This record gives sequence, C-alpha cells and structure tokens, in this order.
Amino acid sequence: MLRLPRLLNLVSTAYLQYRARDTKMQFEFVKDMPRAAHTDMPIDISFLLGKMVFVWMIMLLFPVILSNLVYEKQQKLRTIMKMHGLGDVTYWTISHCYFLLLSLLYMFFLVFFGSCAGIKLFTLNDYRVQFVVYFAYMNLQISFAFLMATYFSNVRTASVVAYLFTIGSGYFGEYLFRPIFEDMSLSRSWTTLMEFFPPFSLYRIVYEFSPPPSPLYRTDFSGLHWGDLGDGKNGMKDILIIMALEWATFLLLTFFLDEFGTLRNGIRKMASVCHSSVDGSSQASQKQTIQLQEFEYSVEMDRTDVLREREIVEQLLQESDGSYSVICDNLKKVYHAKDGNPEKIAVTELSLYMQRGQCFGILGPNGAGKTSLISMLTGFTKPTSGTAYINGMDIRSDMGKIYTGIGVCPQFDLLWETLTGREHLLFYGRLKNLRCAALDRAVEQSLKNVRLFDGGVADKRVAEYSGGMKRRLSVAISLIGDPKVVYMDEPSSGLDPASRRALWNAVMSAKQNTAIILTTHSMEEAEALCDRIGIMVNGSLQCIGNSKELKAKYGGTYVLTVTTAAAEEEVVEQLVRSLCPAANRVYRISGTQKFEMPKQGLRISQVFHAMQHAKTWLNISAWGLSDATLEDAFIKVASESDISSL
Ligand SMILES: Nc1ncnc2c1ncn2[C@@H]1O[C@H](COP(=O)(O)OP(=O)(O)OP(=O)(O)O)[C@@H](O)[C@H]1O
Repeated sequence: MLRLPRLLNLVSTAYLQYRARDTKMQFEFVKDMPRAAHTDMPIDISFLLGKMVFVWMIMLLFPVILSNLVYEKQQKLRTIMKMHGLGDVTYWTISHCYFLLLSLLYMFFLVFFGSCAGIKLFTLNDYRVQFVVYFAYMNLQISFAFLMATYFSNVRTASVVAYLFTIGSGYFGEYLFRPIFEDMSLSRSWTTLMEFFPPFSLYRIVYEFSPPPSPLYRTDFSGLHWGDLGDGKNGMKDILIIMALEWATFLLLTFFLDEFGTLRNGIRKMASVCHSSVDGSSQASQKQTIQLQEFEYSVEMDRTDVLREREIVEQLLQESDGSYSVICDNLKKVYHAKDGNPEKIAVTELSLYMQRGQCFGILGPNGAGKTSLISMLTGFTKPTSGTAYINGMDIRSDMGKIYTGIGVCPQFDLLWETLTGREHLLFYGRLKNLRCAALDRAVEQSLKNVRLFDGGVADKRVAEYSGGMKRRLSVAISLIGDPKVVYMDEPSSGLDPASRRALWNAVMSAKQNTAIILTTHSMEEAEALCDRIGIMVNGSLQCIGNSKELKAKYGGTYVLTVTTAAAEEEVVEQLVRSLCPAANRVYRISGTQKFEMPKQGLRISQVFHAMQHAKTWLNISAWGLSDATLEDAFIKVASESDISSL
C-alpha cells in the first residue's frame, strides 16, 4: 500500500517532465514568481486534475440555476406569482438568496471534502480568503444566470447551452486565458480585460489558489493568506472589484430586460416617455381626437345596453367613484402582424363596470377576445389603448399595487409539479399576507371548498393530480386570502358534475366580498353564478344584462314541440299558425315538429287550452312548451354579430 504514493509520484513526475518540455514559457514565468525553491513538496492531485476540472466543478451549479429560472418562466409560474402579488424586487431577492444559499452549501461541501482528501487547492489557502472569493464568485454566477435567463424561454435549450458554456469556459480558460496570462510579453491589461468574462475570473482564482504548476521547478508556495488579498501581485483585489461591479451591472441589466424585453425596446420606451413628457399636452389632445373618432364609429354598431353601459362608465369616471371594483374604459387590444400573420384586433373599445358582491360572466365563441380582456386586466399583456381601473387603480401604472388585491385562475393551470396542493396554497396565502393560524385555517377551508382535503390528496405532489384536481387547485389559489377582485378564465373546464357543483358553491360563497369576472362556455354555469352577463363577439361586447333580460331580449320566442302521426302534420301546423301566425317551424321528423313562436301577443294559457282541446280530435302522443334558453340567446347574438361583421 505504501508503494502507491511513491508510484503516483513517479508517474506524475514523468508526466510533468513531459509537460515542462512543452511549456518553457510557463516555466520561465513561474520562476519569476515570488515563490522560493523547495524540493520535497509532494505531488498534488489538483495539479494532476488540472485547473480546468476545478473550474467545471465550481461552475456546476450554473446550469442548475439557469434551468430553474427558465422553468418558472416557461411554465408561466413567474407570471402567476406576479399576479398574486409577488413583486419583481421580492422575486429576484428571494431567488438570489435561495440560489446563494444553495451555492454556498455546495461550495462548503466541495471545500470540506476537498480538504479531507488533502487537495492543496483547498488546504493551502486561508479559508477566510476562500470564503470571500467564492462568496463573491457565487453572487456573480447567480446574477449572470439571471441575466442569461431573460434570453431563454425553453428549459431544454437553456440547459444545453448552460452545460456547453460550462464545459467551454473551463476549456477556454485552460487553452486561451492561461497562455495569454502566462505570456509575459503581453500587457497585464489584456488579462484584466479578459477577467471581465466571469469564467475567466474564476479560472484566475483557481490559478492563484493552486500550487505552482510544475514541481520540477518547485517553489515554496504556502497558499494565499488573509493579508495577501490586498497584494497587487496575485490580482485578487482586482478580481474582487471586477466581480462586485459585474454582479451589480448584471442585476440592473436583468431588471431592465425583465421589464422591457430587449435593450432596444427599453431604450425606445424610455425615450418615448421622455418625449411624451416634453410635448405631452399636444399628444394628449391628438389622442383624444383619435379616440373620439373611433368611438363615434363604434357607437353605430353598439346595442342599447352596451351604449348604456358606456354612458355609466363615463359618468363613473367623471365622478371618480372608487367604490366600483372594476371599470374598463375603452379597452383595446391589437396583436401586431407577426410571422406572416396579419394584425388582429382582439378587443375593441370595451367599456364596462363591475361591483363588489357580483359575478360578471363573459360569454363568447372561441376567439371572441375573452382571454385577451382578462390578460389586460391582470397585467399579463398591455392594452393598445384605453385602460381599466381596479379598485380605483390604473392598470397602466399601478399594476404592482393592484396585484396585492386580486386573485387569478388562468385558462391553463400554472402549478409546480413538485409541490403539493397544500404547499401551493400556503405559498399563495403568504403572498396575500396570511400568517400562522389564520393561514392554516384559510388553507384548510380552501382545500375543503374544492374537495381536495379528504384522503390525503392535499399532501400529494401536483404531478400526481388529475386534470380536474389541478383545475380545482387553481380555483382555490385564486380565492385564497379574500382578494377584492377575482378573475377566472373557464374555471370549470374539464370538471365532473360533482366537482363542478362544489366549485360553484365555493365561488358563490366567495362572491359576497369580491367582484368575480368569469369567462365560460357553459351557459348553465353562467346562469348559476353570474349576476350580469356580457356576450362578446369579435372583440366587442354585443349585449349586457342578467340572464333573464338576455333571454327575454334575444331569445324572445317560446318553443312548442308536438308529436303526432305523420299524416296529421299539416293539421298541427295549421293549428299552430292559427295561434301564432308568425310561428316558424324549425324541423319536422316523422310526426314530430318543433315551432318557434314569438312571445309578443301570445299567451301561454291560450296555447295550453288549444293543445288540450286538440288532444280530443287529434292523435297527439306528446307535446311541450318551453321558454328560450340562454344558449338560444347566445347563439342568436353570436350569429347576428358574425353576419353584421362580414
Ligand atoms: N399573442 C397573440 N398574438 C396574435 N393573436 C392573438 C394572440 N393571442 C390571441 N390572439 C388572437 O386574438 C383573438 C382573441 O383571442 P382570445 O384568446 O382572447 O379569445 P378567447 O375568447 O379567449 O378564445 P377561447 O374561448 O378559445 O379561449 C383570436 O383571434 C386569437 O387568435
């Protein structure tokens, strides 16, 4: 066993002799360094492994951090956290602290086990120096990952790029940075400039911490001590300054890019803000004229209830009445032409108001603009023109404050697969300022309300949930903490009847203190939950009212169904026309006929008497009279609006 170290020493010496032949420059450089000769220094594994390997080991967390950040972005978890009140500064601070803790733990174990194994890179240098330098580098690495994360939207791409970057960084450090650094004929400022690239800073750190490169020309290197930090020769002071400057710059850049998307966008937006503040008055009056023209144009197409709603909104805005939960003022969303697709007006000058204690339902066919409207109200996209006031605050400027008082159930479930249902609710409950016992109570109640409490479901990871369970959890998240305004985009899609009923009950009880805005394709749901309903087609509201009003106005017919022998069809038709000359036969199939009879001038009792009497002389096997449904009204409004927009 004792022969093994000697053998290792022999092999390594041979290897070093070979390398020293090729690295004469390096040898001369090392000779110049202030490290006194010393001959019995044992061979060190850090030299055998090479600095490149240590650079890789220290950078190993970089791909992990980047993938985590991009995952939250790709899954839109970041957006949903923001919508529930998690501010940008808080998000970045928490993320930074979390990754810093992780990085420090990782470095602690790396240095600890490295020291136990006797690796000189760790044992020779003062641990205080190592802590300061690695702490600074870890901060820089995290801020660099933050910056990189603003450019990626796909986890897989981000991971691959991050691993390639890590491998490439070690490689370029060894074969590009080191030769330049060791070339004494080159000015030091070149290497200082290169150290602005974070992995090269790290390579320099590893280089300075490592024992001399060749034991053939052994020097008495006893590692870096606390006092050496300020010594200009080892360059640690410069590197620490560079890393601190870069850390701050990367964080600022991240905030900037996070807010504006790209540097160009940000500069353009900032320039336009300055420009508009210079000649704001002339632009404002110009904008007013444009809005007026657009308004006059759209008034012709609007219906009376929509017009009345617009008038009320204008009155409320003039009175500055802050008691209304939501006021939309001429909201418009245009998606600009992109990738060969033409420009799309998703929402057209929409004005409406919503009160606390009410549920407002937005119905509309696919592509009507419901999600675009909710996206604007939740700050997910910015309106092209117009605005909305949520609890008296403007969505254009106060979104940060608005988020603290709203709840959102988006169309697609935005959940962490690795967290349990209970953990989700605890997290969002805390964001809504619930603490201790109040938080536990609220979480338990929420879980019970959406039937996720019993059978330990609450403590299962979301990855094990069915689609319906995830949907119910999303609804529970939107309602926790009693938000003043709640947006629900098709909350019951994919739910079984019992779960849907439970969800409706939860919404009904939450409605008392909240204004709920709900989009749905279920007429039954709209009738059960909504106090007012607006039907949207092609981006604009076609009608507003409660379900009774809409049915009366747009479904203004009774539906009579009669089944007789096929030979008696003509007689039945004559009978119906004698009751209501304007009756319209919808279909006739082997004796069964369906008629729509306008309500005007028609009494139900008259129809009943006529049918009872007809039974005495006709072979009527079945008949029925029903009022028009909300679905009838919806189909009528949608088809009429579609025709008028052609
Ligand atoms: N990011 C986008 N870029 C371009 N067009 C878009 C974008 N998002 C939506 N649209 C278009 O805007 C219109 C309104 O879409 P939106 O998703 O708001 O409708 P919706 O009423 O919510 O539909 P659904 O009921 O199917 O969810 C559609 O024609 C859609 O194709």
